[in-house]
Amino acid sequence: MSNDTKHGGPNPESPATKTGERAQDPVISGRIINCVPQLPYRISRNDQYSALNGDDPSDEWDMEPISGNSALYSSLYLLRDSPDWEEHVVGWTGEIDPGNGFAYVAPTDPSLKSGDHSANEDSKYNSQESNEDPLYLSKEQKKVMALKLQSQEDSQNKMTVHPVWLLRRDQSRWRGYADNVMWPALHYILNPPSDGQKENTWWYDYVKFNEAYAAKVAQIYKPGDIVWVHDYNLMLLPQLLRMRFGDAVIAYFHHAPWPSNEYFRCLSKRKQLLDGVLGSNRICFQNDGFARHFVSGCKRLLDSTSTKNKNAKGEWLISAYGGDVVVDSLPIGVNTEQILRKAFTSDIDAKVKTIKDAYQGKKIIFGRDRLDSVRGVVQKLQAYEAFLAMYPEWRDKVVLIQVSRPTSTGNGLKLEQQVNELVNSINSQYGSLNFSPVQHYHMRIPEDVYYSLLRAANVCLITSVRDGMNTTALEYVTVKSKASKDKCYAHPLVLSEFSGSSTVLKDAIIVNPWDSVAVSKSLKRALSMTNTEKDVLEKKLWARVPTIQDWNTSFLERMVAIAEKRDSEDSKITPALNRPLLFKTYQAAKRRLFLFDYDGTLTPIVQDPAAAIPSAKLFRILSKLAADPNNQIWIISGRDQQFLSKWLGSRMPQLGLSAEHGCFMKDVACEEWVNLTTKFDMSWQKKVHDVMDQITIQTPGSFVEKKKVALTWHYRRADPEQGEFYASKLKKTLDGFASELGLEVMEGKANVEVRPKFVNKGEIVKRLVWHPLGEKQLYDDDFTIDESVPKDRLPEFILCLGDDFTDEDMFSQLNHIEEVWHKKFPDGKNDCGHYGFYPVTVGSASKKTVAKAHLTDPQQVLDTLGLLVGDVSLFQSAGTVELDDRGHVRDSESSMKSEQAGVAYNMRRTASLKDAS
Ligand SMILES: O=P(O)(O)OC[C@H]1O[C@H](O[C@H]2O[C@H](CO)[C@@H](O)[C@H](O)[C@H]2O)[C@H](O)[C@@H](O)[C@@H]1O
Ligand SMILES: [Mg+2]
Repeated sequence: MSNDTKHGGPNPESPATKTGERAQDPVISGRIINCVPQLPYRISRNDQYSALNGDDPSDEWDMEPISGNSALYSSLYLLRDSPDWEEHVVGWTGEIDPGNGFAYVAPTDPSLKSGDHSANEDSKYNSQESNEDPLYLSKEQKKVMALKLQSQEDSQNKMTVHPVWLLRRDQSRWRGYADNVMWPALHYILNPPSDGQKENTWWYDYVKFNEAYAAKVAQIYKPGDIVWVHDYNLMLLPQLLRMRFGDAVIAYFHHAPWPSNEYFRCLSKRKQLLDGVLGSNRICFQNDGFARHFVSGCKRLLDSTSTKNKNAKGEWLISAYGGDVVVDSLPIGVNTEQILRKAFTSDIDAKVKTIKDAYQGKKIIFGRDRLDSVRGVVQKLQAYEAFLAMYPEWRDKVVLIQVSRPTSTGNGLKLEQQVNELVNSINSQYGSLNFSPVQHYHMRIPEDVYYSLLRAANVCLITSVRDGMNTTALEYVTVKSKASKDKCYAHPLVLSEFSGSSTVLKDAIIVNPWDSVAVSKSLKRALSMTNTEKDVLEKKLWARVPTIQDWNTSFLERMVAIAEKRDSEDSKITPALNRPLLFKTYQAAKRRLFLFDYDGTLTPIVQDPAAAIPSAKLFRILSKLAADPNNQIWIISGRDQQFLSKWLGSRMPQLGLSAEHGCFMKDVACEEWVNLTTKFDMSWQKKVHDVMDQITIQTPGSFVEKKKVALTWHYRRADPEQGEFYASKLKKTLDGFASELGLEVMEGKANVEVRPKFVNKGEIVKRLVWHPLGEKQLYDDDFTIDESVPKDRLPEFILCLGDDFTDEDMFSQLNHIEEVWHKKFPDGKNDCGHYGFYPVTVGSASKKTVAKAHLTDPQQVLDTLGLLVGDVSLFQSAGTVELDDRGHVRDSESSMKSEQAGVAYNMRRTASLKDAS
């Protein structure tokens, strides 16, 4: 790992610096790390290969370019050839087809028949299930494959390819969550209800998939690199990287549509996904509408705030989790130069002629779509059927050539059947023995055939009901922009209003694919246009086709500007808590101190303060934590003693408690409460209460919570605007006399609180940290901090969690103590190079905090604590596991077993090859 600054956790080098503060690193290094969901090749083992015959090892693997995502891949190639950038591409290999050659090794050692790597299972390579078995590749084989991938992409080594290996059984598992859960939701499809078990398994794999990328990027990352993450398979990656590299410049581009929040919020992992992607500095969509949906989702699901950027049109700033994230849109383009070069060759001229000759006297309507439920192939056929019914004069004068590519998403078989039925119905109604008005090809077609069809077409018909950016539309307009002898110039495009490309190609003949009559009328219009009309239309459309060159340039220019602005403003980023590091420090430490706020940290905020009681899950986790004699747990809350005793102390006497923001303390395993404010004159209470009463009368729904010392005015149940208005009025009034009475007025979550200034949560933290862990607290009147406590009596691990303004006192106190320790105990750091301090804020957004890391909400708090006590799976959330090349947790039992099996497998294979020769 080149530069793991351990953001999201303690910073060993400079305790006083706020996490996110940059060292003297370059703002931009000139390197781009492009993370793509898959490298653009289908890799399969060549069955003819034989090492013993002296074949070149690289001949063992065939690599065939895959179709789809052409715009993304051409963006990568352009960057590769750019003199301004050094490009690194990180991508999964896709499912590697092991070929039959992996099957012929007979089991020689019966003891190897265990788990997912038995010799028996090896024999399955001959069977249809071959793709489901693990692929045991030796280090050498991986090296050869990596080199071949590299040379495939770039013989001059201008771009470096970093394959992500995930070779475990059933390699398609890595797409499970993205394909089966996310893809439908992003395309407005609701999955039927289920018990969630399958989804959970897919989710774990999704987390691991993202972790594998994070580990790969971490191996190559240098400060100043721009990390560019592509699409929804990798939504957790930005946050995983942010945990490791607080200062990294991370961009996420979402290639698919982003739905209305009404759909997105149906995902059970909606918060995790948003949290993951919000690790980016910039989140970019294909169009403004998608970006707007995203912003609205963040507001509703994460309570984030957003502002329109006045200087940049169509740009939002979302304040989420401590950093401002730019949200905007930039429609992807195509490589127009290359398309024109490839589509106008003598070979393609000949192919165009063949097609035109085959359909002489007929106009060609062309369509190419993936065969999934959102590309609208069914709608297209229905509209075409309506067209032939409505306009009999066109029946023998038109043909629809529809190419439907097979895909892994959507409901394949059923759709295929529906499409076939429609094709048959149209052809039997309107065709004859020697002519079928629909020519349907359910296949991938080679590039030259595709360009020939684009050129030969008289109309291109796109009826998708949802897509991000339809590059066929862009490619068609591009091809039609060039005049040639075969009259292929300027033929119209009929385009669905639901396609992302309709926001770019606004002058196309826009249709609603759900209205087949209207589509059929538009088809007629398109087919009947004069040359002049077509010319006018093409010119308008051609001017709007975004090029991939421009897309790359604009995207990166904006990223550089974002990076420079961040640098000049010295903006602070609060990264997500680095949970693997937390876990590691926790396990290594013997004296551990937990300092927990209560409301909004251990329990979610609710309308009624009395209803915010601890959950069974919280008790279970706290009990497990407390059962470890090395752990001491304190709840440091604004709540009063009565509440804390009733709900926590009486059930778990082993907890230390502090009430009313530091006014009271009750030591661990002790019943007696100590009042730290006895010497303070309490006559202020009446004055403050009177003022609060006045405001309560004016604010229906509000009320005063009177504790022993502190007073809290709550307005959560009032009208929000009215509540905020009177809260600020109240604060102003109270501030008028607070300091002369030695009081502090604090604005909390829908409340205004008052307490003596000399007590606060930070003072409690000071007492607890500067104290031999495990010894009783002293409560003498003139308490002073004893800084002579030897280091080996002080805590080695401190996790401090809080959600509110008042918790900042705890965080600053910890930051201060860490600074003192740096001077006092320079040799007292742990193996990770720090003192084990974790000041962590809980929640959102615009909040300015001195905490070093954040967790999103109480649920994530419990998941994190659950992780420490072994209650929560490592795979539940991102940021917890490191994987080996097969996708097993690194150094785990299954990883080691799998490695052994791999070695044994390769030995058997070599032996068998020798025997065979
Ligand atoms: O320091 P804490 O443990 O976080 O306590 C802060 C205050 O929390 C309570 O009020 C807040 O939580 C309520 C329940 O979710 C919510 O209804 C209210 O709007 C919040 O302000 C509590 O009532 C206060 O006494 C605490 O000071
Ligand atoms: Mg709180």
